[in-house]
Amino acid sequence: MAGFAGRLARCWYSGFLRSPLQVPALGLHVGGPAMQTSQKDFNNAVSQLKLLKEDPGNEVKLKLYALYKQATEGPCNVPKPGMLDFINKTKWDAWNALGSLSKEAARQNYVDLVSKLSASSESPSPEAPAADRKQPESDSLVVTSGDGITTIRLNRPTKKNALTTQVTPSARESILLVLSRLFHSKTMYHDIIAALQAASKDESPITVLTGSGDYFCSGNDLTNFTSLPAGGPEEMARSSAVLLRDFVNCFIDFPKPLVAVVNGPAVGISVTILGLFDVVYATDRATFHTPFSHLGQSPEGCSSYTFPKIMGSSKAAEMLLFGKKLTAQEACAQGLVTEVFPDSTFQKEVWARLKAYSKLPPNAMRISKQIIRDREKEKLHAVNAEESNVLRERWLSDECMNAIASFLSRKSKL
Ligand SMILES: CCCC/C=C/CC(=O)SCCNC(=O)CCNC(=O)[C@H](O)C(C)(C)COP(=O)(O)OP(=O)(O)OC[C@H]1O[C@@H](n2cnc3c(N)ncnc32)[C@H](O)[C@@H]1OP(=O)(O)O
Repeated sequence: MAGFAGRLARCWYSGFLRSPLQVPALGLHVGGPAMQTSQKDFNNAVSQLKLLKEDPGNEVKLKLYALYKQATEGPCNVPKPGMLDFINKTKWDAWNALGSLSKEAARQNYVDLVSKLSASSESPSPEAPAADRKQPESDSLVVTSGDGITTIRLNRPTKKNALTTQVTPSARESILLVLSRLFHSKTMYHDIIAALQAASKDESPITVLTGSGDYFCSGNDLTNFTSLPAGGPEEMARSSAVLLRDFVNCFIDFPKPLVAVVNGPAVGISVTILGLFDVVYATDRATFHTPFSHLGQSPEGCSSYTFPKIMGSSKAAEMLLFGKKLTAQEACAQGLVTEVFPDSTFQKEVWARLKAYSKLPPNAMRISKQIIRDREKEKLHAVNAEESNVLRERWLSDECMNAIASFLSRKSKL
């Protein structure tokens, strides 16, 4: 008993000792507190900038651009653009003007400038976890960490959080946002992949996917199919299939508890991936449907395998073949949803519960997830690859092209 108590005490103390200087093998940072704070402040400032309500004006934007480049890349190290390349030359001049200013000083100046500008930044909703860390992402995806939860929030409410494969300008787009996107990935799919990869290594025990506004997500943005790459429809289908496979793989491989907070209706791929989540909480306003046949498409997100397993083959067929829309209660009865909450108390109840769960020992939760999920992974990867290949063909079919053309010409709502 004494030996056990001693071991317990040693673990307890080593846990404490680890926190000030964290261990690189665990994907965490090393270095003194001043260094950590400065980088963290810089990352926060980069995120905070996107929440500014007022356009700070071109002069300030240029200064921010120059400081960002200096802080991340050091002194200007690229050739001067030609006289006619006016915008890039102006940016180059601003960066070059910082001379040999150190990265640390540039970071500090950047943080100071953003904190002066951010008086009017948005405040988070009271129920959501306190955001003590916000990661760089596009305007359409907001990633925050706090209270032991990393929250990945789809943030295109005017388009029902449809998932883009293109950079789509938003209403409050500014040069500043365009510039900030130059440093980050291009599309919502890529941003979600990056956010999941970062979350898999961060300190939060729990990761959540949710949406802004009245929808959870309306699935793939059907306008993705309208801007063809140089290789034509074949190249569009090929690259979309690769993106789809990579996207779904991230959910299959995600190592920590992954929770969907379904704040409203869900369509298409936002429904199918739910079979790869550990827990799905839904408002009673949510609905779930996969109109693949209507779109001349076929199942993805491993749903051809997970749905029959979760709800039985005949219920799965009704959803996946006929596009039957389930209410939240029905989805819960079928096992796709864990629990349904009244819309009026949904946010409050769900976040309170998740905050409590996030205090459970993180390693125990990871290991339990591993035991539950690992034996299925190989199968899921094979299913994902097959579904992506089949869809590649489907996207080139007349059935699919006609259905998308019909949506885009507003003839049908799905
Ligand atoms: C590369 C990986 C590919 C993975 C493939 C995945 C397959 C799928 O996800 S299939 C599912 C695709 N999604 C749909 O078919 C949904 C299409 N949208 C609708 O049927 C309706 O918009 C709605 C039922 C979701 C909402 O209808 P409601 O009347 O309430 O609102 P709207 O006025 O229609 O929508 C507002 C606004 O948002 C635009 N929008 C909504 N969903 C999408 C979407 N999926 N793609 C593109 N745009 C969408 C809609 O057009 C409206 O835009 P405007 O205000 O500009 O008209």
